[in-house]
Amino acid sequence: MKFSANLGFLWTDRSLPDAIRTAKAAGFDAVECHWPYETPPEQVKAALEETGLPMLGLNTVRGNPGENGLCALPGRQPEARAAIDQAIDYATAIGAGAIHVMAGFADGPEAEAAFLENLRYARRNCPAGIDLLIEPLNRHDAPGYFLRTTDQAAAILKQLDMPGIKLMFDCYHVGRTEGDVVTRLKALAQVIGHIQFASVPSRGAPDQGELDYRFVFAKIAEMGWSQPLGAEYKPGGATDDSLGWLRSLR
Ligand SMILES: O=C(O)[C@H](O)C(=O)CO
Ligand SMILES: [Mg+2]
Repeated sequence: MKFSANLGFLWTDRSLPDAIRTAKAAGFDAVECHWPYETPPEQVKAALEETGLPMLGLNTVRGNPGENGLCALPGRQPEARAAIDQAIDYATAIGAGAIHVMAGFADGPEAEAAFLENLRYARRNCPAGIDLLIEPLNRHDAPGYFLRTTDQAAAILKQLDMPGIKLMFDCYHVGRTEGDVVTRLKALAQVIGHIQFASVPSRGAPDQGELDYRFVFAKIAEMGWSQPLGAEYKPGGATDDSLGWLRSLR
């Protein structure tokens, strides 16, 4: 298996370029991040070129304090589009593979209409080589978030029916509230753009908790999935001390 270090959670004590170099030294095959916007893109690009690691993805901004994305918020289209434009510019500048279009706290038909419209806008304006991702978040960590389940996400992707808009399947979120992680991975394989993981329920390293990631990773490999899996967990201390799972799988 190949693994991507999510630098939104791993090595957060370092600058983004240093975290990229550290991820390379630790044996990761790729990196991904959340909100890189305070780091000049040239510095990120230089670290990616130096290490040879691909940057798999980044997120649209969350919005005002307390918000968690703008793209499903009725009446906020100008800000949502600005967030999408910013993400496209940054992703293009560093050669990132995908943009996670964050929906935000909202509910109901107007929110769904706003999300669909903003996703169509994003797809129209995003270069073909950059995927757009939507990700359901579990209700314990993100109560009130618009996108809550993989079924809801799959229905939205079906309505859009646009290549290049895909599901971010985070095994942690699915494990927290939906269950049937492997069954859902298999059922949704055709629409998945990226897979992430963390222990359930604590969101720590994957060698703990109620979900057996040795089993899950083996099933993902059986699916023929060859892209790096995103280690998006909270190390609960020094990241270097949390990497026993990676060493044991190498
Ligand atoms: O929290 C997550 O799982 C995400 O992947 C994210 O991008 C930030 O919410
Ligand atoms: Mg995630």
